[in-house]
Amino acid sequence: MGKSIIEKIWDRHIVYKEDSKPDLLYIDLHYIHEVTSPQAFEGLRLKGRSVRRPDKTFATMDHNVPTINRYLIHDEVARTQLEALKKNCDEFSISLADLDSPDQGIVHVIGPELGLTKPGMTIVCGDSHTSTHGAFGAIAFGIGTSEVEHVLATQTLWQTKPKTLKLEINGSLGRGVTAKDVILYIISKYGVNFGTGYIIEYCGDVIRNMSMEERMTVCNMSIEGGARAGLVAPDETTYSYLLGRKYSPKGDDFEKAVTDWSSLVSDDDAEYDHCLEIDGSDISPMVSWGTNPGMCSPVDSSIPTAGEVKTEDSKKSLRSALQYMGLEEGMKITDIPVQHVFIGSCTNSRLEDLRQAADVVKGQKVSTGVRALVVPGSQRVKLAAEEEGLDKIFTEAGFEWRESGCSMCLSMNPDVVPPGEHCASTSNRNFEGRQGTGARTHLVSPSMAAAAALFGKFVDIRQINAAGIADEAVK
Ligand SMILES: CC(C)[C@H](C(=O)O)[C@@H](O)C(=O)O
Ligand code: SF4
Repeated sequence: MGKSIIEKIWDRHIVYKEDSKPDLLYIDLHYIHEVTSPQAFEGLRLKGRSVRRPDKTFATMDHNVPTINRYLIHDEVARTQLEALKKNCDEFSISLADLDSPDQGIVHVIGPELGLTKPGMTIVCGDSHTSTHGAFGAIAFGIGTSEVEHVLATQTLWQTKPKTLKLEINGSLGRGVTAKDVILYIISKYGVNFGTGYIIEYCGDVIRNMSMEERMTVCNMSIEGGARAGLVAPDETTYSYLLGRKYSPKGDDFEKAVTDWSSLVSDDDAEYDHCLEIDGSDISPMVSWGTNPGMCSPVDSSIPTAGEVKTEDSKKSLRSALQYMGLEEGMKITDIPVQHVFIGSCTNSRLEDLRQAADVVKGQKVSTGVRALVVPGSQRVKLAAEEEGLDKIFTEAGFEWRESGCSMCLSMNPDVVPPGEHCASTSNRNFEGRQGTGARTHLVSPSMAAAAALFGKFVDIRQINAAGIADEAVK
């Protein structure tokens, strides 16, 4: 029997194995940020230990960083965490992309962009969206703070081998349907727990035709479907993305690496513990209306009614979600008002995402009463966007153009949504209070968020594209 890429990478990294116990895995790359690392370093100090491989550890500042006046950090917890990260990186000789660095940005944006993330690796970070790096054909997953300490000290981790899930997306996507809609559709169809205990391998024509940015968007939200990791086997798209990046292998070494990476692709006769298949043409632009990422529907449909959902539990969670969101059963998605728009986060803040949003916004104006933010995922994305004039397109339309960071994705920095107000957000979580106390988050793609900014409500992006600007019917 052949092996899947998941098993191939896993088997290569086993340092120690015993029957019916977790495996001890070697970790190739450890990303750290200010929120989940301070206690881990404290633990090392208390035990008199050092960092085993500072050269395989890379740090950035992202969650707590203000996106304007970024050196003025009023919040004491935020300031302390950022200062601790700086001190820890200095003391343990770890590379840090701090606020002065051109490499700074959201950990899951900068790692790939710098060529640190590579196929075949095991990658961890004290952050659940580490699954993003799976887009490169790596096993990448989030870990807790005590595990961060273990990896810092030993460069290894005890892990139970997960089951494998093959998720094939065949056919092609309709106009206006993006990678974000693909993953929101998957989670709404199979639920927020379908991936529990599995590593997902995403495959099929739709995935093969995606850019690296799009694959990252899909893998990023694997965790929202319950899986700790999701990956895409590497191919020419992966290799050409990596060629010439700061930490990519150079010259002959790159060619050698490609030969090795290509050998990791799943064998034709690989067996999986579970397989799912969907058709790309069934997917529409999606909007979340509830308080978990599975609670979303096509933009041209309505919020479900209690009568339409099956179990008593799901009726209960529907009602409680709608109460929090201030919405009604059966309401049309396009009738949901929007007061805030956030284009950013590790799901959708790369150059391609900003281009998509700018395409919609160009020459238009943000609707009165809407506050709209664009927050590039990294300083490099910001610079590249500015070089092609995207910042002008956004600011002329009335968007605010910010410095990189996690920003409004979660309320750990000054960018928050006020209670009771609705935000069209390109981020990945719509939990209660996520963007601020009482804030009402709607997860969407960058182009759908941009369109919502122009109309002060959700509109079907397909109607906007068709006419160049909006169809009359949309208004
Ligand atoms: C703060 C951090 C630990 C957290 C995570 O693990 O994902 C954050 O990034 C998030 O998106 O909720
Ligand atoms: S952008 Fe959001 S999801 Fe991503 S790491 Fe930051 S807080 Fe977490």
